[in-house]
This record gives sequence, structure tokens and C-alpha cells, in this order.
Amino acid sequence: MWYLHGVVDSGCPSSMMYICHDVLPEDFSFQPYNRGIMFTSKLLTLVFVVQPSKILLGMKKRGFGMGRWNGFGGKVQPGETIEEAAKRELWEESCLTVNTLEKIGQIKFEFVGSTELFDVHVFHTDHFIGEPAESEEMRPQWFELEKIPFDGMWPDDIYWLPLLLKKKKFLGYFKFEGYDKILEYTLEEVEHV
Ligand SMILES: Nc1ncnc2c1[nH]c(=O)n2[C@H]1C[C@H](O)[C@@H](COP(=O)(O)OP(=O)(O)OP(=O)(O)O)O1
Ligand SMILES: [Mg+2]
Ligand SMILES: [Mg+2]
Repeated sequence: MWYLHGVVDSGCPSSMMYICHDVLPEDFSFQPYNRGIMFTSKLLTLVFVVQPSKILLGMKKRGFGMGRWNGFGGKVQPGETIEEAAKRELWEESCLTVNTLEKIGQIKFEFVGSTELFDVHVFHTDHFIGEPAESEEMRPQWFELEKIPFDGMWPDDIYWLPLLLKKKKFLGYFKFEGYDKILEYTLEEVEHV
């Protein structure tokens, strides 16, 4: 079996090269195994605002994932930390600010036919400042926790969102054919992410 292994810094903080090897390093915990393929990686953030009985989701109005409910997030810009990007995207897309975010998960997405992995860093917060408001990109709406609209979300969300709601940390990998079909995935709870 060949494992995706290693990162080559390409000079841009939001784009790194991944290389596959046939030896799994001891400190390596990601699972994609794409024989001999070189991947670039795009850093993305995803923030979920959760209250005791409800979760804030946004209807994506444009671009990637348009028409799906999701958390708030996007691309990490050069010079930003991942957490800074997560706060900025939350603000831009929902008009909410937060003092702290809890990093709760990291998910790598592979798309058949593409050598770009999406490296999504997932955050959770239950404290926020402001009132959610519609932005150019997202239309926010609260959902009761028993009525999360999984049918209108990315198909991977139903696997790991329950972990986030229990504040369990996780690492995931999902391989997609197109944007609707998951071909394979791994998901593990971890102590640290
Ligand atoms: N499969 C899956 N499940 C759940 N969430 C996601 C995916 N794939 C994804 O890309 N995402 C998340 C990760 C990000 O939060 C968004 C995608 O980023 P996007 O909103 O397109 O980036 P922005 O920088 O905000 O976009 P623009 O401002 O350029 O429009 O979806
Ligand atoms: Mg976005
Ligand atoms: Mg955005």
C-alpha cells in the first residue's frame, strides 16, 4: 500500500505539495493512498457556531458548494494564520465576531481527477458577538439540533458533525467522485488536532 506522505513548501502558505511514498512514517496519521501522485493542498477554514439547542448554518449563495447549508469559512490568505482566517471568514460571511475558536477537526478532501486536496480546518464556538446577518456569500439560519438539514448539506457532514456537536476532536479523509458521491473515507477521533 502507498500512502500520501510529506509536505513540500511551495512558497505559498495556502498551497503546499504532498508526495506519496510506500512507507508510512511513524508520526503520520493521514490516510489517503494515491500511488505516486503529487498533490497540492488548499487550506480552508470552517466554523460552526453552536448554542445549547441550536446550530447556525449558512446557505451558500455563490461559488463552491452553492445551494448547500454549511458552516462559515473559506480560503486562508497569505500572511494569515488559519485561526485568523477562520475568524475573518466568519465575520465576512455572517457578521459575527468571536474572541476564541476551538479547533475541533481537520478533514482532507480528494476529488477524483484533481491533484488538489482541500485541507479543511474545522472550528467550533459557543460564544459570539453580534447578530447573524446575511452576506453576499451566505444566508445564516439557526437550526434546532434535532433538525439539522443533512439532506441539504455536503454528504460528508453527517459523518463528522455529530462528533463536533459532542466536542470530540477528529481527523477525516473523504474521497469524492464529483461533489455528491463519497467513494471512500476515514474518520478517527483524536486527542489533539
Ligand atoms: N465536503 C465538504 N464538506 C463540508 N464543508 C466543505 C466541504 N468542502 C469544502 O470546501 N467545504 C467548506 C470549506 C470552506 O469553508 C468552504 C469552501 O470555501 P469557499 O466558501 O468557497 O471560500 P471563500 O474564500 O469563502 O470563497 P469566496 O469568498 O472566494 O467566494 O466550504
Ligand atoms: Mg466561504
Ligand atoms: Mg468567504
